[in-house]
Amino acid sequence: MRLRTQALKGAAGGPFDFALGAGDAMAITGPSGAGKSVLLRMIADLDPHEGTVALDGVERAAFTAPDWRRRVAYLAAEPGWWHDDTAAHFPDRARAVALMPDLALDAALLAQPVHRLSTGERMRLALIRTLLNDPPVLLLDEPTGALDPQATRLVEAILSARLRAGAALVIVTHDMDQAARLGARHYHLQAGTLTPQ
Ligand SMILES: Nc1ncnc2c1ncn2[C@@H]1O[C@H](COP(=O)(O)OP(=O)(O)OP(=O)(O)O)[C@@H](O)[C@H]1O
Repeated sequence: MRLRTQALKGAAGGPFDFALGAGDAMAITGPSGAGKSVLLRMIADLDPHEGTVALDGVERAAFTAPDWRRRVAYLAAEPGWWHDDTAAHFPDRARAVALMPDLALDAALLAQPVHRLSTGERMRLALIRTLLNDPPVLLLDEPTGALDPQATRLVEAILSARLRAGAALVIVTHDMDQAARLGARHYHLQAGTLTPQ
């Protein structure tokens, strides 16, 4: 599995040219408003852009949009919920429940309405939603931003396991040490340019 961007340009700046293989992780830091979220959304084809993104040499245009986003899965910093019924977001309830203990979540949370969940609970449940399709590429926007250090370590353990299983990861973070803990290449995005750190 190989994700490759070529001359990718848009509101986040660019051109961005990088490649990630199975097990590779890239961590992106940068000031607020630098375009980190937009860059992930360009890769997921959720924001307008020029240039190409390809998976195993097959360009995005050869996939349907839902197929691309199943493979190249984007988790927003503030994920959307389309029902107040939490469980309704998890058609495969058994698999969701199986992942919950690894994130210190009680299965009973699925019976709570979304508006009663804490920000950190919502974030971890949204991460589970993203992981359920086993996407080969994970684009995660500050997935631990709302979490305490213990929950952060649990998320990092899950992401490390996914990397060992062959996924590729692009993670936006404000935690400089997170890149090292994930064994990720660290890049800083500023003024439309990604600079290796
Ligand atoms: N589709 C778009 N076209 C043009 N500009 C956009 C678009 N989407 C977002 N922006 C602008 O691009 C800038 C970068 O936004 P972005 O959300 O990517 O920042 P960020 O680096 O993720 O910041 P933060 O760390 O605060 O989340 C913002 O000024 C935003 O208003």
